Amino acid sequence: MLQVNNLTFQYKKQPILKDISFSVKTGEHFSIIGESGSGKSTLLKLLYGTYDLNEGNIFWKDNEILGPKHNLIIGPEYMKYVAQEFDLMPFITVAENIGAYLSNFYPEEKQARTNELLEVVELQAYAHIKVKELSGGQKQRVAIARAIAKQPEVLLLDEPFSHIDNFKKQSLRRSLFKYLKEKKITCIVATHDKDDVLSFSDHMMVLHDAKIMIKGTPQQLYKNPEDKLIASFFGEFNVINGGIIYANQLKIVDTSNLKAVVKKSYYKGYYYLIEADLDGNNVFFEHKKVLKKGLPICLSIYNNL
Ligand SMILES: Nc1ncnc2c1ncn2[C@@H]1O[C@H](COP(=O)(O)OP(=O)(O)OP(=O)(O)O)[C@@H](O)[C@H]1O
Repeated sequence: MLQVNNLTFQYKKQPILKDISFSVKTGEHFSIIGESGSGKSTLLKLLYGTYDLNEGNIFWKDNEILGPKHNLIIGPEYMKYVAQEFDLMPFITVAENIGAYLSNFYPEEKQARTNELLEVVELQAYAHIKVKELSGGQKQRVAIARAIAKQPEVLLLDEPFSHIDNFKKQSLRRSLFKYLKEKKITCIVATHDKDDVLSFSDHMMVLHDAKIMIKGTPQQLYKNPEDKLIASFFGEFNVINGGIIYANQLKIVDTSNLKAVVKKSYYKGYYYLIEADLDGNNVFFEHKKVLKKGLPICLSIYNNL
């Protein structure tokens, strides 16, 4: 288990993280979300031992993770960290980068392991291409494969698919997270993307104002978003009579007290997102068809979560 106790950290005068405590069980998938600048990357770096804490401590099992004051080499050997700026060797091939930390004593095993990793990140076709010739998204996939090559106990991922296009992202995400679960690799992901969290995370937490705003399972936080910040992570929402209502919870009905006027319809593929005026405020809801600007409608709230 990873255990973080009362962690406090500041780069300069302003505390970036205050009194942070949480734990992650072995083999669990844990997500850290929060606005840009809320300290997600800083927290991952602290878990990796990149900086010394101002207060608190971090343990993996019985080992305390200590910062550079106590270690010449940053990063415990059982842990790997894939930063937003992936640090690869540009002049050697994809396969050589992935195999860089694998032993040369067993060339056949090294080759088999490299092939397995190329498959996980779907880069078989690029095995013999030099990294400097790759796109940003391809480099990100090489960095992930290299991090899991020696099978760490803990993997820290910072925005792991941020450079990867939508075509590849869905299948890569499934492939990587399935692999990590199968191998029982504890995985901590900092992300802005709800798709990294909803189907894959066992637990998640939200950072805000240097503190943990809330922790829970994705289902708990989705079904009961206690704050607009949490709801906005999951999708389009409205505040009606003080309550947070997702756009897919509002439906048109024949008659109701929520009388609105359509302002605009946004095509979203299998539905339209309709913007309407409700008592001078904009509300958004999902609807199958495009609606004409100026159309008076009645809305009702459905608890379909
Ligand atoms: N090396 C550094 N020195 C000083 N301040 C820093 C340093 N790195 C980050 N910060 C500051 O710490 C705060 C948290 O940054 P961090 O990168 O951890 O946020 P984040 O939540 O990961 O953001 P994003 O989602 O944009 O990646 C920011 O205000 C940032 O300016």
